[in-house]
Amino acid sequence: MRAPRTRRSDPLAAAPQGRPVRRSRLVPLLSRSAPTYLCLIGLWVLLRGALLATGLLLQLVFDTLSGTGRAGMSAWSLIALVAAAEAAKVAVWYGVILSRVEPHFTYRIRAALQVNALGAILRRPAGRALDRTGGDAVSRFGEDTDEVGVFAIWSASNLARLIIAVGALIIMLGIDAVVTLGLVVPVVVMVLASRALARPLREYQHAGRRAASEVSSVVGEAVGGVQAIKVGRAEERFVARLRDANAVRLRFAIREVLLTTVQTSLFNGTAALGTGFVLLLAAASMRGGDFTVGDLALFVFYIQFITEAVTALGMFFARYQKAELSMRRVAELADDESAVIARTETYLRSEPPRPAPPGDRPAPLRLLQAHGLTARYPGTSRGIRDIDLHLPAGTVTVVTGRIGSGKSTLLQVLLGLLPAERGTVLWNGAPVDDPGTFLIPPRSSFVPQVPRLFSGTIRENILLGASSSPAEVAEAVRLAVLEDDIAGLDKGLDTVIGPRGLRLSGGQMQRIAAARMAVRRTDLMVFDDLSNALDVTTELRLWDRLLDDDGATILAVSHRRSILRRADQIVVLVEGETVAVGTLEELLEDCAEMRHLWAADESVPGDAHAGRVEHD
Ligand SMILES: Nc1ncnc2c1ncn2[C@@H]1O[C@H](COP(=O)(O)OP(=O)(O)OP(=O)(O)O)[C@@H](O)[C@H]1O
Repeated sequence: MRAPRTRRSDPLAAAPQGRPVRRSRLVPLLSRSAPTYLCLIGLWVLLRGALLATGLLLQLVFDTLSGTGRAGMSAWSLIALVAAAEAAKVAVWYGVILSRVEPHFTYRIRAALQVNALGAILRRPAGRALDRTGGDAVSRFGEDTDEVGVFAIWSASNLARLIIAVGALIIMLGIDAVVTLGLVVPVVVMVLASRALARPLREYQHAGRRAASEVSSVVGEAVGGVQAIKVGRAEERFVARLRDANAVRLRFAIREVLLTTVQTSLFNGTAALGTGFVLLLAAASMRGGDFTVGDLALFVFYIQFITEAVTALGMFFARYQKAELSMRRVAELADDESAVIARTETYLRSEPPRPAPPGDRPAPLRLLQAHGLTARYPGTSRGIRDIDLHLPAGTVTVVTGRIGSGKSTLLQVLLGLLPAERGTVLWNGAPVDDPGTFLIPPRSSFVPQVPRLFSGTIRENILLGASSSPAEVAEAVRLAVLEDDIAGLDKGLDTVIGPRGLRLSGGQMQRIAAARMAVRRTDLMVFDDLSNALDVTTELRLWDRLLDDDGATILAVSHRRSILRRADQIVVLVEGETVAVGTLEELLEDCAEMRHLWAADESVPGDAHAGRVEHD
């Protein structure tokens, strides 16, 4: 199959920072959950609609009490009805909306965004999985998805507020149009004023979010590099960076809070002014006898709907923009924003289904080939060009070259961990469409230069979910030359490593990664420069054991004589291109670069024509 092309540039990521968000991402997200969203709005409309009815009942109560009653019921019966309506409201509010529908809806939106964003990251070539700092990504996964989830329920509740306010206005207009207008005019003024404040508020929110990400990044770097900071005596520099980043965040946070407060005060003040107008105008109408005590009670009761709706309307723009901004930041985690808002099953109330058991073991490797592999790091001319590989099953191929000659890049492009610009990978003669998902266990495994271990026991780190037997784990430990280290630990394979456990040496980490590879019994084993962390003797023992293991096909980056001697073929790279391929004897005869590299590695004495080196 063809190696993947360079990934599509992300139109979102390319958008200049600080620009207002134009295309809505929230609307498609919410429309995917339309039934639940509409159901939530409907519940709120019902709930607040009951309050409208309560207002009408109050009107009847007061008209009955003041002797202008039209209800045909006693005041006490009406009061009992009001109390029943209130009780029903509280039951629906707490029993249905707050305890069930809202939490489920908000967490489902958050979980779907997180699952989709994580899936999009994991689908990228591994070497480019996350093109931002861990702290920044965590902030997007946490705060930004939270913002979107909260907006979904807040907006449903407040859209219902607006609908009910319209209903209240219609009822009030039917009673007295002039008094009602006393409320409406300040509302219009407020909406216009809120529009004027929206733009600067949006800019402060945007800048505030960026500043918060920067703070998270600095904290993340500091926490991840405590040792490097201490060794380099860089504490003050980091504290200064944190102080600067926090100062920027504080500046924008204060501006945002200030502007939001001004906006809220404006709404509240305007609403209070509207209340005053109602009272003044109602007094005049009451003198004329057109406006009853019950009408006044209804107006005073309904004022809350108008003021709440006015406040909600004003906040709506700000919160909508904030949530859109958060959606954009979550979408930036993926190459394709539609992947982030795709419908995804979330399992908030039940366990997810277990993954399907792996199918039959694929046909064993006979031949792995690569033709014309080419890749460049973005914005540079560095990388690899037109590299061919030919790896028959059961052979050892060593890629060697000077520092920076492209050895690691070649392995990563071959395995699909970095995207290729050009080139083809063939497994048993058949093209591989996506090496990143094909060259994995049980076909291929990889020990990178800097292995990644996780907090947990050594056994968990070796297995990483594989279901190998204890005997298979023990064999993997032996192949990886780890048995003496394990024997020296009280809890053996069950020793916890990581931040809360044992600190391992670089060599131990590398050998645990090698055991992780060995336990998977893959056809192809790929190693990126074990010499980085292993001493000569240990590396020699590891190669001996792996090569004694029948049938392994090995591709290794190395400059060590121990493995160069054992190689069936050596590929020599210079500046990202192959300059020679052959056995050690052939290359020492014909290739000046190989002679230079051989002379440079004097860690293992001996000559090129020696057979197996004796050791142990
Ligand atoms: N992420 C990156 N961005 C830009 N350039 C890079 C990146 N990674 C590597 N390079 C450059 O690409 C070239 C090949 O790097 P690569 O790591 O493949 O070399 P190498 O032969 O494996 O080196 P080493 O022996 O140090 O492991 C080098 O010039 C390196 O500086």
